[in-house]
Amino acid sequence: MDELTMEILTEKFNQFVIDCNLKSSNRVSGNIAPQVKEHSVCMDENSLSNGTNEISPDKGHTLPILKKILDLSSKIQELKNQHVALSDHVKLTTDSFPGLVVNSVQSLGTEYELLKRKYLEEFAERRRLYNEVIEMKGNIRVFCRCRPLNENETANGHASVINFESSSDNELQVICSDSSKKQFRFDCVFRPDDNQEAVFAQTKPIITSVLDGFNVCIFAYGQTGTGKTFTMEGTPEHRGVNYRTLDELFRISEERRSVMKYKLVVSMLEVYNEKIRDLLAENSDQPTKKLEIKQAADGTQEVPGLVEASVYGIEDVWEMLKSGNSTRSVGSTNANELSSRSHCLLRVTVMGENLINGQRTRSHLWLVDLAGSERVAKTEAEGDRLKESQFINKSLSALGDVVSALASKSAHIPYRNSKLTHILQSSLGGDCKTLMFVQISPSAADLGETLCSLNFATRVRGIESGPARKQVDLTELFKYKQMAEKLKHDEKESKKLQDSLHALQLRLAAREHMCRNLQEKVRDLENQIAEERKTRLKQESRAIAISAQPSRLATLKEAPTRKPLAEKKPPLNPSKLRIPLRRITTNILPQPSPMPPKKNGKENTARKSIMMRNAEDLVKPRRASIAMRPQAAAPSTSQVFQPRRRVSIATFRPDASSDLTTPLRGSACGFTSGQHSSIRSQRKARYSRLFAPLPEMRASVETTPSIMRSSSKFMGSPIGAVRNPAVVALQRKSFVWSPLKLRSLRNSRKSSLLPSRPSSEMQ
Ligand SMILES: Nc1ncnc2c1ncn2[C@@H]1O[C@H](COP(=O)(O)OP(=O)(O)OP(=O)(O)O)[C@@H](O)[C@H]1O
Repeated sequence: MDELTMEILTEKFNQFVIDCNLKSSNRVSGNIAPQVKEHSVCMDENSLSNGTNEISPDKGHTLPILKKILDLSSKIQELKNQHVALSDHVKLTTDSFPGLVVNSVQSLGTEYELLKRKYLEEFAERRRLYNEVIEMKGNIRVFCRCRPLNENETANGHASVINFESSSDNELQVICSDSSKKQFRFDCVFRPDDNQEAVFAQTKPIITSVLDGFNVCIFAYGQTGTGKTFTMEGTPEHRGVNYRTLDELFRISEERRSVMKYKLVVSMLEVYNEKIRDLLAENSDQPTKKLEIKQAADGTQEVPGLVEASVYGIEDVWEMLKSGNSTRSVGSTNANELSSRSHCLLRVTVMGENLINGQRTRSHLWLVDLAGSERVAKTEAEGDRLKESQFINKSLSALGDVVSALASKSAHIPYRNSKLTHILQSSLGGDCKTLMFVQISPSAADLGETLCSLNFATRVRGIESGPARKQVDLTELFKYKQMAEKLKHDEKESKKLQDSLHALQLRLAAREHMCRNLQEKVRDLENQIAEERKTRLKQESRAIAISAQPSRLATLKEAPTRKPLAEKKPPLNPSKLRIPLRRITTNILPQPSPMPPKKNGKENTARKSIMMRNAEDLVKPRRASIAMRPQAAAPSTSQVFQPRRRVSIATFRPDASSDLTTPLRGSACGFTSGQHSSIRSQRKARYSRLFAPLPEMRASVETTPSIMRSSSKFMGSPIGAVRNPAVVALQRKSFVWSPLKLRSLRNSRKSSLLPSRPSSEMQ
C-alpha cells in the first residue's frame, strides 16, 4: 500500500472515529456507556478471536477496529517520521563522500572525456580506412548478373551462350555464333542460380559508405528483359537491392545509435522521355508539376519540389516503394511484357549527426533501375513505344559518353546531355562510389545485345582499372615504391657514413693520444735538455773560475794603472742585454705550456718557433765575444765573475781556434803541454761531434725542398728556417747535447718511444 492510499484511509477513518465518538458520547449521555464499553471490548476481543469483524456503529463493534486503525495510524505516522529522519540522515551531498571517492569520480570523468575523444578519433579512422578499402576495390565497380533462360527461350530451343564453368569466379565466356569465345572479367559475376541474398551480400559494403557521408550510386544496366527491375526492386518473395539496402541502412543506424543519429529521407522519380516525374506525388493521376534540375549552393544537383518522405522503418519503405512503382511508366514490348519505359531513380538522403561532437553529414544514395537498352528494329516498336525507345537509347548513349569521359579523365564530362546523367552528376565520378549491375540474357537469341552490354560494362570498369585511372594509381604506387627504395638506399648510405665516421673518430682519438704522448716526450726531453745545460754550465763555470785564477792575480797587480773595463767600454746596448742570459744562468728553457697540446697546427708551430727562437738566442755569437773577456784584464772582480756570460760562452760557442781553457787549465791542473793538447784535441773532437749537424741532416737540409721540410709535424718549425746547426741538433729529439747523458741516451735509443729516424723520414 503506498503512502497516499494510507493517508486517504487514515483520514477517512479519523473522520469515522470522530463520528463514532460523537455517537458514543450521545450514548454516554443516555447512561448506558459503561455497559456498552464493556460489551464493546468483549465483542471486540471475540470478533478478533473469531476472525470476523462486524462493523456496526449501532452495536458499537466498530470501536476496537477503529482503535486498531488509530494504532496503525499512529504507527504509520511514527514510521513516516522515522523515514524522514532516515532520509535526512542519508541525504547525499558532495561533502558526504570522502575525498577519495570524489577524486575517483573526478578521475573517472576525465577518463570518460579521454575515451570519448579517443573513440571519436577511432571512429574517424575507421571511416577513413573503410573508405580506403572501398577505393582500393574501386570507386566504380561492375557486377555482372545473368538471368536464367525463361520459358519462351527454352520452348524456342535457344541455348545458353554464357559459359561460367571454365572460367574463374569473376569471369565469364560468351560463345559467339562462330563458336569463338569472348572472355569478360568483372568485379563480381552472378550466375543464373545466384539468388538475391548472394547479390546483396556483395553489394552491402558499398552501402556503409553512405552512412559515412559519401555519395553512392547503384544502377542496373542492360538489355530489356534481362532482370534489371528484378535485381533492383525484386518481388515480395525475392526482394531486391532497394529494399535490402534500406533495411541495411536502418540496421546500421540502429547499431550506431549511441554515437550517431541518422535521418533517412526518400524520394522517387522517373525520367521518362526526358521529363522528370515525381513517383511519390500524392495524386499521380493528375498532371504533375514540371520538375527541373537545379544546382544547389553546395554544387549538388537538386530537383526543387520533389517529394521527400521521411522513413523510420522498413515497413514504411516497402509501402512507399510499392506506391512509387505502381505509378511508374511501363509498357508491353516484344521483349518484356512489363517493360520499364523510363529510368526509375530512388534517392535516399542520409542525414547524420554525431552525438558526441555534433558533426553533421548529408549524403545521397541513388538506386537506379535504367530503362532497357533495345534495338528498335528488333522490338518492332512503333508510335509511343518507338518514341520511348529513342529517348531511352539517347539517354543511355549520354550515359555511355559520361562514362567514356570519366574513363579518359577528360576535362569536360558531358553530364548535361541528358536528364539522367545531369541528375546523377554528383554521384557519378569524383569521390563517390558507383556500382553498376550489367544484366545479361543467356539466350543465343540475345547474343548481340549481350555483347554490347558487356562491352559497355567493360568500358565502365575501365574508369577504375583502365589506363587513365589506373595510371594515376600506378603512378602513386610507383612514386611510393621509389620513395621507399630511396629511403632504403639513403639508410644504407647513412649507415656507411656513420661507420666511416666512427672509424675516423677512432683514428682521430688514437692520433690525439699519440700526439699527447709525443708532446709529453717533447716536454720530458726539453726538461732533460735544460737539466743537462744547467749541469754543464755549472761545470764550465767552475772550470772557468779555476782557469781565471792566475789572470785575476795579474789583473789585480795592474789595477792602479788600468781603468776598469766598465769605464772603458760603453754600456751594452739595452737590446743586447738579452733576457735569455738570465735564462742561461738559471739554465731553464721556456717551459711548455701547461695546457694540453692543441690540434691547431699553427699554434703548435708558433709555439715551437718561439722555443726554437729562444734556443737560437741562447747560441748567439755574442756570447762568444763576451767569453773573450776573461782574457782581457778584468778591472773588477764583479765583472770578471759574471757567471752568466762566461757560462754561455763556454757552452754554445765551441770554437776550435779559441783556446779558452787549455792554458789556464793546464797551468792550474799541472798538465804538460802534450797532455794538454791531447786532452784538448779529444774534447774538441767530442764537441765537434756533438755540435756538428748530422751528415744526413745536413744533406737533407740542403736537398729537401722547403715545402717538404716544412711538413714536419713534430718539429714545430720548418727545418729549413733553422740555420744554426746547434738548433737543428736540438730539434732532433733523440739528440741530446749533453756529454754526460750522451752515453745513456745512446743506450736508451733502442728502447726509446721516439726512435731516432733519419731526417728524411722525419720530414
Ligand atoms: N535472376 C533472375 N531470376 C529469376 N527470374 C528473373 C531473374 N532476372 C529476371 N527474371 C525475370 O525476368 C523477367 C524480366 O525481368 P525484368 O522485368 O526485371 O527485366 P528488365 O530488365 O527490368 O526489363 P525492362 O528493361 O524491360 O524493364 C521477370 O519476370 C523477372 O522475374
